[in-house]
Amino acid sequence: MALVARVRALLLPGSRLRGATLGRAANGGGAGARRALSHRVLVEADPAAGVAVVKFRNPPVNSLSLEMLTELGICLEKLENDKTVRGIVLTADRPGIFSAGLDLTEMCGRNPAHYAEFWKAVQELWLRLYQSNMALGAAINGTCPAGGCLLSLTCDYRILADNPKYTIGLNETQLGIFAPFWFKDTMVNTIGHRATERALQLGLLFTPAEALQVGLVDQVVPEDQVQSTALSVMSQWLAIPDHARQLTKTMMRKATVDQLLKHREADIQNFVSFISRDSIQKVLQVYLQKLRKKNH
Ligand SMILES: CCCCCCCC/C=C\C/C=C/C(=O)SCCNC(=O)CCNC(=O)[C@H](O)C(C)(C)COP(=O)(O)OP(=O)(O)OC[C@H]1O[C@@H](n2cnc3c(N)ncnc32)[C@H](O)[C@@H]1OP(=O)(O)O
Repeated sequence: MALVARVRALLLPGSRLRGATLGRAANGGGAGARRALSHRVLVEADPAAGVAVVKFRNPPVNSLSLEMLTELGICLEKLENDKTVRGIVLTADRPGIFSAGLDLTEMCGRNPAHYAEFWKAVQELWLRLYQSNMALGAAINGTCPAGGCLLSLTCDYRILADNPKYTIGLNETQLGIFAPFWFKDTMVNTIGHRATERALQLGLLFTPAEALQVGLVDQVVPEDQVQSTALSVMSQWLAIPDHARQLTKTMMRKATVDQLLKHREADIQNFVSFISRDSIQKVLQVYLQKLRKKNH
């Protein structure tokens, strides 16, 4: 069975976001708040506020593995079909690491069919998030490199915790790879062409103060206020009539989305042939070994 079908089958019986399987939130939720779990994603929905908080819990670093991408996609699909939810806040279940980005083990030592399946899942999650009709906020409560940064850039606004360890950026070139065109476009749409060119070529990871200055995040707040600020900003976005906000969002993002839709298959093939190169495999293996050595 394909991975998406397997995860769907796993999630459907026990983790519906509506109905009896959702209990009241243990804490922090308003009256009627509901909680749903999948393996790697926790959803806390507050129907009265029209908001769901989607929490990543894929230890140790919330990397975007194929399973994580798939579960997150399915959770988002369910929320999009839930009429009580108009806005979603993305955050990490435990502070420290928002997401370490794409899971490097999915891009190392595998076969071309696996690389293609993985990249398709990355594309699908980006398309789902970037075109979402929901208002999306990122409550960035941890470090946020590469694919983690991309996730946050798909949102309508970003709130970052004021901790100098929590850097954010598309640092791919530092690994010896590079951000594909639609990562680049997503960043250009947020901080502009020149700032993106500098950030991407140098593979910059911005501190909170730098990220705020360049416009990569909208607000930097004390660590214990990240989620509450994201929720309070969400209420501003939800004060706008949905149809007007959604039409505007579509208008702003359509050209970028269309570029990927038009070149989707070629983008997969390009990724597979790039990542399969011996030289790139070597570079990724060295990077992974360096990360692992730290701990042994
Ligand atoms: C023609 C062209 C076509 C297109 C071509 C496109 C090519 C480009 C393709 C893809 C773009 C890539 C996007 C990405 O997202 S790549 C990932 C980038 N991420 C990073 O650089 C972050 C790496 N991680 C870290 O810096 C740190 O782990 C940390 C700061 C996030 C957390 O630090 P710490 O708490 O100290 O944890 P550890 O470093 O000790 O890590 C724990 C454990 O986790 C493993 N790990 C970390 N990050 C990843 C990861 N991204 N994927 C997989 N595994 C990861 C790490 O190795 C440790 O493992 P252990 O020792 O075995 O426990």
